[in-house]
Amino acid sequence: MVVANRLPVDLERLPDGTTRWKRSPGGLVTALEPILRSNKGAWVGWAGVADAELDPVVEDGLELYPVPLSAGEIAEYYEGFSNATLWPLYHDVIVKPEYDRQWWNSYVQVNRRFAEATSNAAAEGATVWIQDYQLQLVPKMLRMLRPDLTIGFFLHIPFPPVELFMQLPWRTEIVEGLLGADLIGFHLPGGAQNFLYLARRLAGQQTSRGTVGVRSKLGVVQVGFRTVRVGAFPISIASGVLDEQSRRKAIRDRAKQIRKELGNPKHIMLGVDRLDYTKGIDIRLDALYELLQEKRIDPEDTVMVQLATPSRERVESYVQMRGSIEQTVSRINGEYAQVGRPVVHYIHRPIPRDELIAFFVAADVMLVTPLRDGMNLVAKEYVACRSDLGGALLLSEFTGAAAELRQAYLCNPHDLDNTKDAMEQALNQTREEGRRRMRALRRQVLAHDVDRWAKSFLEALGRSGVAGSALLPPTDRG
Ligand SMILES: Nc1nc2c(ncn2[C@@H]2O[C@H](COP(=O)(O)OP(=O)(O)O)[C@@H](O)[C@H]2O)c(=O)[nH]1
Ligand SMILES: O=P(O)(O)OC[C@H]1O[C@H](O[C@H]2O[C@H](CO)[C@@H](O)[C@H](O)[C@H]2O)[C@H](O)[C@@H](O)[C@@H]1O
Repeated sequence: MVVANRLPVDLERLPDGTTRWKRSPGGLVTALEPILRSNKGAWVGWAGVADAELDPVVEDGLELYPVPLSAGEIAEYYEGFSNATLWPLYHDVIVKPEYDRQWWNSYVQVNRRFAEATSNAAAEGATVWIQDYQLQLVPKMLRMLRPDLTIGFFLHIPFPPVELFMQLPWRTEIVEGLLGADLIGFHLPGGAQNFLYLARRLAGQQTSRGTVGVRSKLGVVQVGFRTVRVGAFPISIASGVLDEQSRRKAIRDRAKQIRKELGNPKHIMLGVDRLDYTKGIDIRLDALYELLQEKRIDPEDTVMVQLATPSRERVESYVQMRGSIEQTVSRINGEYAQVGRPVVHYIHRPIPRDELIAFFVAADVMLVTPLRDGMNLVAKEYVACRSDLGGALLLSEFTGAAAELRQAYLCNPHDLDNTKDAMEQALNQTREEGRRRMRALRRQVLAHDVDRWAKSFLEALGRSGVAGSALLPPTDRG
């Protein structure tokens, strides 16, 4: 059973009063949905709209257990504590986190509701996999309600450096909440190590001190008679499926048509993101603008397409960022576009999956420039779609994906000159260089798919659960 803030589908209320389910945004859903569908699992989560008291429903073979949120809880728990406190704090305080006691109270209340809903739905001895920063108190709450369950937790965003985490007024409660799980997973070993340090310092627990590996060498925290394991499990995508989809004739034809609709330019650069300040959309636009000014990019033969899915639109920092990005797009087009031939094509709405795949196939350079990102599945999706070995990936060092995709054109998005140089290199790579890099990237992405991620986590959880607990070796006692 998966427990996540969002169900994999959002309930949409249509103007005629009827409702329908539509896919919800973000990489968490992209990764987990195919796994749960193939394993006939159940999913506990919010339906994406206020005050929807819904009965459990089976949607396309997947059992959904909706958890209701009121309009006030959406403002305080989701937009407030989750996305204006934890999200910026865990993403290196790119914007200043707000610490609000009422938001915290709402976070506790909603976490309790998720724990109760899960406790009611889970079978005796079930395995429950709790997801992400919105639900960090659920592991402890659920364990108190249902000691028979095996409980895993996975964090999809970065776990911050200790100095930043220590800002949080409720830091001890969060660490203790997570320690209710049998296994706590992070994308990278660094996040796991940060957490182990905090478990010692804030919760006063004995922990292992050795280095945590990738899918190996798990850390351990001794919580009374229970052993909690802590590890790094980099998430991925259904790369084989995407590889197959991107080879289809209809997708190839649509990719050609996209190139034609864009005026058959020499270079197409592509960005695909939720409109989020962590994604560095402003940075890639600034890099493009300066390269145009310096005549290192010719507006006659280069276009950029930015697909930006609307996200968290009522959170103030998102409102501001949207305004500033749209201003930069206008400035670039104002100075460099011709009538009927913009340099930047900007779309602020989600596009269908097949259309997105065709864009991946059509793009010469994929722009992934976050200031900080837990993983970034878009980078892996682009690679999975390039069986032709064409294209180049510009990838920020500050994404989880950069730890695995070493053959990308890596850049430091905090360093504009470095980002410009990497963008220019990616645009001007030779065919042989591009093929060499893409071959290596594809080897990584096709071998490490989302099934392998889920399997490695769930196998480790199976060893850690109610049956798998063991005391720490004496050498690891703090
Ligand atoms: N169908 C569709 N998927 C999108 C669109 N924009 C982004 N996505 C998907 O949303 C996911 C984003 O995941 P990720 O890069 O990890 O970033 P996240 O948004 O922070 O979770 C990827 O699977 C993208 O393909 C869109 O316009 N349409
Ligand atoms: O639910 P929303 O508030 O609309 O946000 C969408 C999701 O965004 C985040 O995704 C993260 O998970 C990806 C998969 O592990 C990862 O690649 C990416 O780096 C993360 O940003 C968020 O963590 C999810 O909870 C949201 O559902």
